[in-house]
Amino acid sequence: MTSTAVIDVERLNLKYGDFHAVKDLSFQVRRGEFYALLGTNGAGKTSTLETIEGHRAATSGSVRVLGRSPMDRAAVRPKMGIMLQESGFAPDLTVRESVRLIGALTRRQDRVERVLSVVDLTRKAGTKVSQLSGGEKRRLDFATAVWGTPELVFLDEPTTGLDIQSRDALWDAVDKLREDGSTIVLTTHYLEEAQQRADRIGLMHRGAFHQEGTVAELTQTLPAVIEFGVAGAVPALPLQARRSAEGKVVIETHQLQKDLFVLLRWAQDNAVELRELEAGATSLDEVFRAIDN
Ligand SMILES: Nc1ncnc2c1ncn2[C@@H]1O[C@H](COP(=O)(O)OP(=O)(O)OP(=O)(O)O)[C@@H](O)[C@H]1O
Repeated sequence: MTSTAVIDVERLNLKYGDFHAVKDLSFQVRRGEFYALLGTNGAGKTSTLETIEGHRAATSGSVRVLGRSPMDRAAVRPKMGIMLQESGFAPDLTVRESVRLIGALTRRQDRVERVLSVVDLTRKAGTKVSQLSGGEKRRLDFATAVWGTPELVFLDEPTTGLDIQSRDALWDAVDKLREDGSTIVLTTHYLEEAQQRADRIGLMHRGAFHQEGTVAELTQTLPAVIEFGVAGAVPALPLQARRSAEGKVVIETHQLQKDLFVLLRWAQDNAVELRELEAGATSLDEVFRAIDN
């Protein structure tokens, strides 16, 4: 393991009876990195993360977290903040009591009022968990990742059910965790969130990596896209194009800058207005769509 690896997975295999859910998976997450573990349904993300978090034993292979076995819970667990999809706080506890409980369980030091403020639940501090809205419950789940600024933070679908203000606030808080040195592991089906923030992405399919790398490395395997709308008839385009389902003109290219220049000159020469012009690397959505099921 390199000295900066916070998570080191070597040839991990997980089997459920005869079913081979994770196959010889190897990857590392470096200190301070934002790593997104993404994948198709049933790819093995949850199984892999549960092993790293110490909830599940590997069938074979080695997993090291912060230099130790994840089964060494007394040493490793206090350094990890895990925001599950459903934390299952007791419905009869108040928000303040729940946050205090997080503190007692993690044994990290922090202040209840600070964490309530970060997850924007100060005004709900005296409210029972059973009376929180879905988004408020999700923000309370997020408190488990914030309390005591853990060295390693796992975020499992963190923004599900959050409105745009709460999502922005959550990502601001994650940025703050990173500034304070936390390593972040995200899993989500909202690919745009990973595309905007992840340093590296592990893209799983059927128990193994389909691809692993930076967003640029993943997206550069597919052509870049130029897209625009036009009103009425247009002169013949100097580039190969197709129409999208919404009637927009779509040009796929491996030489974005050159073809964009050709297009803009053509539009200028022919007095064509390019409406809602967009040009750039393809999205992670397309990388996913290209996976052969
Ligand atoms: N306890 C279990 N017993 C048998 N098979 C299981 C068990 N848990 C998971 N699996 C299977 O292992 C595979 C991987 O499941 P896992 O939950 O790790 O996938 P995932 O990538 O998290 O999927 P999703 O995106 O759909 O949540 C799936 O085919 C699933 O049906």
